[in-house]
Amino acid sequence: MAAFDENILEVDNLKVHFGKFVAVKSASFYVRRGETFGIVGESGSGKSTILKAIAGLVDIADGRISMQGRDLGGSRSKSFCRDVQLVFQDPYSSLHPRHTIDRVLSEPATIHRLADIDQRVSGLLNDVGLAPTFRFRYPNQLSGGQRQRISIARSLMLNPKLVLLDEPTSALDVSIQAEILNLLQRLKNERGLSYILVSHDISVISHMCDRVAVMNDGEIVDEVNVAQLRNVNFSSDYAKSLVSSSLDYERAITRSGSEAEVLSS
Ligand SMILES: Nc1ncnc2c1ncn2[C@@H]1O[C@H](COP(=O)(O)OP(=O)(O)OP(=O)(O)O)[C@@H](O)[C@H]1O
Repeated sequence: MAAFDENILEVDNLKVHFGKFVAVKSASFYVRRGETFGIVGESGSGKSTILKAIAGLVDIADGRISMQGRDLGGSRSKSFCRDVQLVFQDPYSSLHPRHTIDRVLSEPATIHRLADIDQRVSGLLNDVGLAPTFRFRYPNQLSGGQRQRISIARSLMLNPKLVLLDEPTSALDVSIQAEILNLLQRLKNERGLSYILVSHDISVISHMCDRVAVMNDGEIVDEVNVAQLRNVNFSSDYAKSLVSSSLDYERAITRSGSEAEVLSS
């Protein structure tokens, strides 16, 4: 596990409203440099809204977000856009269908006037395990897993410090999910990244995260480390029942899978 020496991000009493609807009632947490902080919860509990608030894609009604000790306020600076990147759930809709992979990857570098764009594009393709020839393909010529590799490569073009991962594997086949999670883990170690990983999948969270916040109905109701998560050691009854029912479900699936194998052998 990485050595954590300071907080890269702090979120203090965050509230987000959409008109009269309160999507995030109260969220406070910090992310240490080099760690993966998970946010888990049922659909609609406000997980993605927290990531969007950090990225400046939705206004906040109250609270404070600070990055490397600096209050972000209402707008996001150019350096924030370099330091913090977002990877979305659906690699089908997040890549422009009429842009080649070369253009998809070059664009952030062009906007931020980086030098050596050619080398950066080929280096990133290599880093995410894709051949140089992918550069001249279009997104519809790629599989879901390959598209998500491109989304990840694009998020790394500006050498960010913190990557916000919004359900990065839930649109993918189960067989591909582990490959993408392992890729994310390797890139994090190689580049000293910090992640916030949003997922409704307890096994993904437990595989990837150092600490985890559990959300229910717009609020963080519990926060634990990964050992406590695996031992279902929570202070709130809600988190306990969410995680234990999910683990029971996984065990039932595993059991029925192995029973099916026995029956078919
Ligand atoms: N732009 C918006 N306008 C109005 N309501 C919104 C908007 N974005 C999200 N919401 C609502 O806010 C609540 C939280 O949404 P959010 O996407 O953060 O949930 P989530 O926990 O990420 O769920 P999921 O896993 O299904 O994406 C939901 O009830 C959603 O319908």
